[in-house]
Amino acid sequence: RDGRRLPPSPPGLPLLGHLPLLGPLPHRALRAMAATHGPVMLLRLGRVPTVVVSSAAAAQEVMKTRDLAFASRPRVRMAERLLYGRDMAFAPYGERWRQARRVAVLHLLSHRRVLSFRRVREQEAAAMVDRVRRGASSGGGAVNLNAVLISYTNGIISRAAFGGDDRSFGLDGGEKLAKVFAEFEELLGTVTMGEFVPWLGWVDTLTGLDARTARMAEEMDALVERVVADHRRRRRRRGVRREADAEGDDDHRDFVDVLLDVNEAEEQTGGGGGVLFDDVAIKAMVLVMFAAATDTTYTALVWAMAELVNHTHEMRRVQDEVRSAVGDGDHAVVTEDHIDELRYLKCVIKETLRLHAPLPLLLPRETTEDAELLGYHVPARTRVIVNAWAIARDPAAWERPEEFVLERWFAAGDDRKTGDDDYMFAQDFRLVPFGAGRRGCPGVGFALPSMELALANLLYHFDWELPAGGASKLDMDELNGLSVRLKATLNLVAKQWSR
Ligand code: HEM
Repeated sequence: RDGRRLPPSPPGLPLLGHLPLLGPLPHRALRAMAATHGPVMLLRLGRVPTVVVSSAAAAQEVMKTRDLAFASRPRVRMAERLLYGRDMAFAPYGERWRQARRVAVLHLLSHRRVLSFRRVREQEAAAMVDRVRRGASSGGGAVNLNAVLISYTNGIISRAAFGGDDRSFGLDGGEKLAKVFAEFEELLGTVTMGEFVPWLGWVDTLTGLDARTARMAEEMDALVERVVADHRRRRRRRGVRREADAEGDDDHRDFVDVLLDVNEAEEQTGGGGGVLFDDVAIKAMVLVMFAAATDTTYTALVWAMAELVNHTHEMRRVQDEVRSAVGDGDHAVVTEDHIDELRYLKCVIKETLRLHAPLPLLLPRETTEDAELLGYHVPARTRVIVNAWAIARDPAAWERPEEFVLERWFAAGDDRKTGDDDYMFAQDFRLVPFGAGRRGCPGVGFALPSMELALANLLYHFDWELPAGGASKLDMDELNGLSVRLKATLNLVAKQWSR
C-alpha cells in the first residue's frame, strides 16, 4: 500500500510455508526456485519470513553496500543451547558481538597469532603423512582420507585452542575426544523443528533431540571448564601471567591463555563498552572457534582431494609443482616456506571453494532495520540467506560454471600466476565462500595455511587413485550437515612417491 515492493514469492503451503520445498539439499532447491523467481525471493519457512539472495549483485548489497542493515543473526536454538547463547557466530548484532569479534580478530586470529601456530600445523601435517603411510601399508594401499583429515584439522584447532600438553583432556584418548566433537558439530548443524514451526516443537522432544542436546551441552561445558581451570592452575604456578604482547617465536600461548589474558586485563580496566569478557564468554569463544574451524576446513580438504582424483591431469600438475618446489632430497619436508610458490595449488583451493563452499548458504543473517535490496523492500527482522553456492555456479557470471577448471584463475597468458596472489574473495561477490563484510568469516587466515599445507603434503608424498575394481570416477553426491560434505567416504589408494 505504501508503494514498497516485497520480493517475489513462490506459492507455499499453509502453516509450513516453503519449508517442505527445501528438501535434503536446500542450496540446490533454492537455486532451482531462484531460476524462476529471481535473485531476491521472499519465502516463509514455517513462520519465519526469509529472503533468499542468489546473485553476486544482491550479495554485494547484503554484505557490502548495506552491510549494517544485514549484520545481525537470527536466534538459532542449537547454538543457544550448546554455546551458552553467548557465542559470536550466532550472536545478534550488538555490543556483546562487537566485543567478541574484536577479541577474536585482534587476539586469536591475527596474522601474528596464526603464524605462531606454524609449528603446530607442520607437526600435524607430518603426523598426517605418517598416518597415511601406516594406513596404506595396513589397508592394502587404501586409506580413509576422511578419518585422516578430520584428525589433522581437529589436531590443529585443539592444540591452537587448548594447548599441546594433554590432547585428550581427561577423555580416554584422542579418539573419544574426536567422537565427542563430531557429535557436538552434528548437533550444532541440526535444525530444530520448533524454531520454524513452534506448534511442532514437541517433535524435538519426541525424537530425543532435546535430551541429546542437553547431555552434550553438559559434557562440553565440563570439558571446557576443565581446560580453563587447568590453564588457570598452570598460570598460578608460574606466578605471573605471561606478557600479553610477547613477540614472535616466544609467544606460544594458546587461545585459552590469550582469552584469560584478555579477561584479566578487562577486569583491571572495567571492560570495553561496559561488557566484561567473563568465563562464559571464554568458554563460548573456545567452543565456537572449534565448531567454526574443524568441520569447514576438513570438508573443503575432502572436496579438494575428491576433485583432484577425478581430474588426474590437474592432480599431476599440482604434484609436479609441489615436488619441484620442495625438491627430492632424502629428508625433504614440505613446510610453510614452500607455500608461497605453490600457485597452482592455490588455484585448486579456489576452484574447490567455488564448486563446494562448505557452507553453501553461509550463516543466516537477519535485518536490523527496514532495508532495500535490489529495489525490493525487506522489513526489519527478516531472515536473510545468501546462496553462495548458486552464485558461484551462476552461468551469467562464470564460463563452464559446473566444471572444475583451474585455468579460470590464471592471469591471461601466464599460467604461473593466479590473477591475484591471495584469496581476495571478498572483493569479488561472485565467490563468497567465507561471506564478507562485518559478519564475514574472521578465520580465513587461519583456515588457508592449514588447507594449503595439508594438500601440499598429501600431494608431495603420495600418488593417489581410486581403488581398483570400483567406479572410474568418484561420485560427487553431497550430504547436508553443519557443512555440506561429500556423501561417499573418501577411500583412496595412496602410493608413496618414489623419487
Ligand atoms: C574453509 C574454512 C572456512 C569456511 C569456508 C568458513 C566460512 C564461514 C562463513 C560462510 C561464515 C559466515 C559469514 C557471513 O555471514 O558473511 C563464517 C563465519 C565465521 N567463521 Fe568461518 N569459515 C572457515 C574457517 C574458519 C576458521 C578456521 C575459523 C576460526 C578459527 C572460523 C571462524 C568463524 C567465526 C567465528 C565466524 C562468525 C563471524 C561473525 O558472525 O561475526 N572460520 N565462516
